[in-house]
Amino acid sequence: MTPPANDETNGVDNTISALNDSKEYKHYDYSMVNPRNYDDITKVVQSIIAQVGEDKAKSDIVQGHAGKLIFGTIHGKKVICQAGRFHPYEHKMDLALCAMPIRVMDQLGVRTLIVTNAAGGVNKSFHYGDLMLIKDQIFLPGLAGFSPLVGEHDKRYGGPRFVSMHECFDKDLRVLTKDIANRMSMRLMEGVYVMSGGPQYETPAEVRLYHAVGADALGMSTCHEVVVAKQCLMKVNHLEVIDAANKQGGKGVDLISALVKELPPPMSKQETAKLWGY
Ligand SMILES: O=P(O)(O)O[C@@H]1C[C@H](O)[C@@H](CO)O1
Ligand SMILES: Nc1nc2[nH]cnc2c(=O)[nH]1
Repeated sequence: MTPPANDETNGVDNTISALNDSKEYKHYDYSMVNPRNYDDITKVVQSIIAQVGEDKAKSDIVQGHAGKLIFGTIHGKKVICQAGRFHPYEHKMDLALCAMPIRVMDQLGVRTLIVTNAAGGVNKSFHYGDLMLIKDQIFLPGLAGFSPLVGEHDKRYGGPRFVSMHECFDKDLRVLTKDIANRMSMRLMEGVYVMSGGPQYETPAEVRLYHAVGADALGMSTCHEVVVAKQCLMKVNHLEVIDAANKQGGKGVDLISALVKELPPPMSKQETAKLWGY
């Protein structure tokens, strides 16, 4: 995938019209953003229907991030996997552009999104390589005006202008994930993720600041994707690996695979809109 040179609206339109030529790309219910461990993704996806985008070898912007959309099935469920993501620090802090793949997934029918990332630990009880389920987020660039929703509200994509970020990580999916991790005897932490703009890492004083405001892990991605998913009325579940993506990737994908197997049927937009009081 290469981010389009034009704005995010044209990017969505162009991508959808390119994909619409083929029935293979239609009607997906679930989606997974899994930036690293491309090989792990391809192990989890049991049948690959199609792939679009650049080869892993051609993606040199952030190490380990491929640039592909993979269309396939996991335990019989049709899933789009985004292997690699656009980080705001790579794209002049254009957060709408970086979240554009979520709008593409929305247009292809996706109703449940599983997001993963790698992050640094802030919570002192976390160990290198732990998995954390995100229960809430602190979107620092968003608080400073770098939101993917600034600018014109494009009604073609539906969803509210003012998006509620309460319960942005679906409670039922979190309960299910914890239950599955428990059954698999996996250590799974839960906490709050804070996103900075990066790409510099934090000073010790900044880590203390994040700790003081209740963060458990920190990174440079994801929050803008979650905001757009919420506007698209998707249910979101989010797992991250504390600073050891390669070491623990296998464990994470085992959990994701088991989760996808047990995911409840997706809710329609109308149902989530009603549930969330829109
Ligand atoms: O896409 P993610 O958030 O997993 O990428 C990680 C976090 C930073 O963006 C970058 C530096 O560690 O990699
Ligand atoms: N901001 C930030 N992002 C990360 N991604 C992986 N580790 C880190 C970290 O320590 N800080």
